[in-house]
Amino acid sequence: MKWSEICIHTTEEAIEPVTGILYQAGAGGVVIENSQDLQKDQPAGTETVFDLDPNDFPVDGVNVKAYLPVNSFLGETVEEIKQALNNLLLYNIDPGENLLTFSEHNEEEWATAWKKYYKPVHVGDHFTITPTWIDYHSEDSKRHMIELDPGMAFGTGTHPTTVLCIEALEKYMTTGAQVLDVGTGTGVLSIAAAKLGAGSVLAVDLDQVAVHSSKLNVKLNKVRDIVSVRQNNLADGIKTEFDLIVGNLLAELVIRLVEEGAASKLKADGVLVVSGIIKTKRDQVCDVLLSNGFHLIDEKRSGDWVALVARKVF
Ligand SMILES: C[S@@+](CC[C@H](N)C(=O)[O-])C[C@H]1O[C@@H](n2cnc3c(N)ncnc32)[C@H](O)[C@@H]1O
Repeated sequence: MKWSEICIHTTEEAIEPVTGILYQAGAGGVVIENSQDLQKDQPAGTETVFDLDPNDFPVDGVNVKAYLPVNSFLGETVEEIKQALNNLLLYNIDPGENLLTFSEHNEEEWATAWKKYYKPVHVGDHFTITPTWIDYHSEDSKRHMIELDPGMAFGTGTHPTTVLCIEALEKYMTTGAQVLDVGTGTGVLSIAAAKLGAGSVLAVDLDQVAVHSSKLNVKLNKVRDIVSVRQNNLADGIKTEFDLIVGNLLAELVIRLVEEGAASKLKADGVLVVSGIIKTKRDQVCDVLLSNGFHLIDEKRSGDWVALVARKVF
């Protein structure tokens, strides 16, 4: 397996949570380069500190370096790390500048290295997802083809959290439905909803890179008449009532979405599909759903990930 190096420049205070985030993202090892190590008195019986080369250390703060497996999830893993780093502020941890860089020597190669691990895949009962750079023709005419160029946005369609959402869309979305896709990434779920017969889909994402990527993919998959894309923070300011809302977000963001009134953005009997919930946070998300106008109708799992399907109580 190949590994790539990612470097996060942060503060002493944030070393532990940042290290935890990187291990949770699948890091095979973490290296900490702390500028203060260069100034510390040499501990008795050791010589290593003064042997350290100052050029290997940041001028200030801490570099946390990790090695991640190069696979088709690499772009998505980086997105997850970025989100988790941003969330540190919510816990009053000062992450410093939180600058994320890739190995200096192979940044270009790194950014696209995962591409060769990303192949056409069957997802759910109705889809084949294929990267744009592979000329793939499915033998199975019953499957819709989704062509994607994820770039650095999240959503190759093969990540377990995405697959759980696609399966839920297949089961719970009705023909002609009005759908809201919160945190659209590459637009994969919006495109899937359109191909399953949605009447209209609004795809939103906070990240401009994702908005750009999803617009391209929506066009590429010829669903521009059904899917519209825009930059938005969760469902803030959206007044329409939908038949179905799907959000493949982290648990913390799912909780915010629900507490900030997801139920009021659904029609009577409307369905909410939320994914990206790590299993240890499943109960917390369920409690928030139940106390904010939903009852649980289904639950799907893949590895450590959970997706919940809830219906609006009316
Ligand atoms: C886990 S990815 C899901 C991508 C895609 N929907 C999928 O299922 O593969 C989560 C997405 O949520 C977006 N996001 C994070 N915070 C957000 C917010 N506050 N409002 C809207 N989108 C957000 C991220 O930029 C990212 O594209």
